[in-house]
Amino acid sequence: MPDSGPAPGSVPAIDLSPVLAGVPGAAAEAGRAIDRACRETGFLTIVGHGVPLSLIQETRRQANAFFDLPRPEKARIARAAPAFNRGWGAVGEESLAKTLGAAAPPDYKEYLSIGPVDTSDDPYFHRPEAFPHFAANRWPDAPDGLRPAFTAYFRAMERLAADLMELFAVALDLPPGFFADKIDRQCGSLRVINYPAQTDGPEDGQLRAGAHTDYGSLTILHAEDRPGGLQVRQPDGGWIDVRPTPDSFVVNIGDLMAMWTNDRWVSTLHRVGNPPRADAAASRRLSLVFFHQPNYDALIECLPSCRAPNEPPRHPPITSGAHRLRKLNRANDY
Ligand SMILES: O=C(O)CCC(=O)C(=O)O
Ligand SMILES: [Fe+2]
Repeated sequence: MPDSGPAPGSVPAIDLSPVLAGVPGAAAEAGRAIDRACRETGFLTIVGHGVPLSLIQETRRQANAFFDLPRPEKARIARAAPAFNRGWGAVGEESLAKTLGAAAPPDYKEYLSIGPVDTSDDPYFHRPEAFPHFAANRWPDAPDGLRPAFTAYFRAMERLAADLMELFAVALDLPPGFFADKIDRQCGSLRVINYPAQTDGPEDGQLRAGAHTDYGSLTILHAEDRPGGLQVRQPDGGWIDVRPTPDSFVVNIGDLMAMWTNDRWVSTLHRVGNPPRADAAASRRLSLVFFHQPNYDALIECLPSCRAPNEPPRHPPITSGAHRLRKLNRANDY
């Protein structure tokens, strides 16, 4: 685990293996590194996270096989309504830049989204406020192996996110387990995104994904190092390229974590740029993006350890579910 800060313009890497192995002092050290990264850019990469590479590879293989299907096959599980974040979304349906009020053409990407895989008959998952956070998943008929792979990957992400939230509690001087009852019915989603090769050039101003911040508590991304990749905004206004390795995840915090910490931590703008024209034909890129979202009824209000006694909170309290609906609706233009 690096002790010094990241080089300017880079994203720090944190090895979680000593924490997961219970090495004394490892959680405190990781907490310090996380606090530093979250104050500076809100982005870090993690290795030693305990998610088997074979599960990641299988999930990616199944996803690629789905996106290779003819369009009418994919359209059988098309997303039913804009804010209904389940199923397939075609290229050109969503504009992430609009979540921040920017006028922008739609993103050059297609995706398949699922939500929680372990719901039950408990009324919590079925009452009106639960919608669309616990809307039923829409699974494709093919490929056969997609559902088991996505289900296992979703569970692995929920576990890893809970480990990270526990480290967030350490980083923020909160009691152990502080976040546990706020995320025990987390309603995040797994969005698997295919950025097709850009054989037809993008429109003016069109990106693979427009500049945006993420909505929830944290995002865990397994990306590919391809032309036209993830870029993170720097305080000086420039953009740095994040070059992921196959064994690492990129982790970034979303708006709710910034609001919860009274802006001690930053939810930073990022985007997915277009490949250079010369590389466009071979630039297909697949991302597995897990958006962790606290329980829909968790109230996000300034954490006690993030505010001096007389300092007013900078954000009015809001539930996790209400904040997310607002962002989803903007991304889809209503
Ligand atoms: O594909 C990526 O690298 C990032 C995608 C992203 O930021 C998002 O979908 O929120
Ligand atoms: Fe994002």
